[in-house]
Amino acid sequence: MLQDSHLIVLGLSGGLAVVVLRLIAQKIRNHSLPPGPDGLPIVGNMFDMPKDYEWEHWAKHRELYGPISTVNVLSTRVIIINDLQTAIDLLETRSSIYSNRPTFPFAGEIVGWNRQMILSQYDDRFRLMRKYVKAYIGTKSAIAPHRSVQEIETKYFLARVLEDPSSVIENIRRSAGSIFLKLSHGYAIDTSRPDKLVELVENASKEFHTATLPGEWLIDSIPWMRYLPEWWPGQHFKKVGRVFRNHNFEQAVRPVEFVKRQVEKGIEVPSFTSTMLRQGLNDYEEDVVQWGANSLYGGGTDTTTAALTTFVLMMVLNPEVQKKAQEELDTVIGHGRLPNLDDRPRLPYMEALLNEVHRYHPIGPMGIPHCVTQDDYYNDMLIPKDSIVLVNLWWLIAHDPKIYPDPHRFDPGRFYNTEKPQLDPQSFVFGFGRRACPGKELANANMFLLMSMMLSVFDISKARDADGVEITPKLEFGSGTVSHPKPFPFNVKPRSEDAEELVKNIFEDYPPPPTNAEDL
Ligand code: HEM
Repeated sequence: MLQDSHLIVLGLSGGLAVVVLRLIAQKIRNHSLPPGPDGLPIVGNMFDMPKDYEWEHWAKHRELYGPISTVNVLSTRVIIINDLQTAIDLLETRSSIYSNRPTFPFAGEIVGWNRQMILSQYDDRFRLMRKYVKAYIGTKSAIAPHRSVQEIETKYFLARVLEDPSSVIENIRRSAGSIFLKLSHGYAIDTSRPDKLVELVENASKEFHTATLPGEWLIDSIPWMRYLPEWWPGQHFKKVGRVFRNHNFEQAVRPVEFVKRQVEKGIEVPSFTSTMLRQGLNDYEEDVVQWGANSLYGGGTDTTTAALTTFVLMMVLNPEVQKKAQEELDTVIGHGRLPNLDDRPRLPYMEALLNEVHRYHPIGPMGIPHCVTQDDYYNDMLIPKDSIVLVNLWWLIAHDPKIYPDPHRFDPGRFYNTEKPQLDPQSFVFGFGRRACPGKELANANMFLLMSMMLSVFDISKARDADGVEITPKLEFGSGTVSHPKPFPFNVKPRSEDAEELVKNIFEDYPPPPTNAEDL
């Protein structure tokens, strides 16, 4: 009979052997992973993960490890791509296995954002949602019927800016929100006071950002924590999660209930939701439509606002570019009317300007993480199943000097009137493969309209301090999934009396419909 002490020694040795064998196996496996920094035992590179300006942090990986690198956080592998061709080879060419999203235990499962398209797993429900949404906004012909909404809302934007030139950025957001809620639910926002639905969706979207902050929620690193009782230390996330979840569901459910009532009465303004409901849907399809509709506002408003705010900042800092764009508008459109979407093919410099705004500061600098669904090999390196894949759009594609010479110079000439235009930024700023942005055409049309209408009638310039000295804004952008310019001073004024004349009667000529806020 072995004594207890022998048993303990044997047990410990056995346990140790298993741990050592596992570490050796992991080491062998690690050898074929893309290169990366050494990590600590168990937690890996957890403490090296950036909290902000991720793109600058990950850009250093290109110098240290090359176009593709790896870090480990606990048992999760994160693959960082710092090169366009690698991104295309994996996320485009092999998109059948690179189109999942990470699960985000807190934001996705607890708060319920995995029901919305952006965090959905790559499954049948997601594919159906994407099919519905793509059919409504995914192509040039699909968005053609939406142009009257886009044009009229952009005209209202001009009229509001004329009334209060200090409200440009606020009104960019309002105009984007109005367009997307019209298209998603046929809902007219209240412009005389804070609108209930806008408040609901804006609040939910702020909570989305909090819920997806890297390293903020312990449960994202230790998912089994959710099974511990609520009185256990570190369970605060459950209480916050319940509040966020209620807000998330309320912003998705209430506008659909509104549309249902409108459809029953036969008084709805046609929208994505009403068009789908009128087809007669089962409960499953209705749920898909509800969250698909929510993706339009959620996916479109903040992104478009960030890109158009970047445009305004670039106009302040690059008056010669603004002048050239205005010369084109004056030559092609003249002074007697505002530009519209039919004018787009005849305004190539404006088109180049749109592209340069996208390139100069891709507003989703790290895109949205993808996830690979099976082990894959690339240039003899293993990309293990379930790895999170991040593409550094900002630093090493948009600012790769090999692709864009002198990348920190804002210059639409890269894409204008040249035999050798530089790489079209549209090919990467909207993401890759089967998860690429479904709102690309709509976003471009919105941006083109606002940029060309605004430059037709307004000059955007530097603000002046109390002594009359011009203030040059700093070129500073915020961090996060969607990156906005930090607040900056500037001036907007009508270019001429003719220009003012074109804008001042917009509300009388096109009276806005009554708001639906009371019917929500
Ligand atoms: C300047 C404007 C915009 C930019 C730069 C942009 C960029 C992006 C990027 C980089 C992604 C992630 C793609 C990937 O995972 O590979 C994305 C996803 C998405 N975008 Fe946009 N976007 C813009 C506007 C819009 C608009 C106007 C809408 C809708 C009206 C929209 C709806 C979505 C949705 C629903 C997703 C998730 C797609 C999925 O997970 O399959 N976006 N966008």
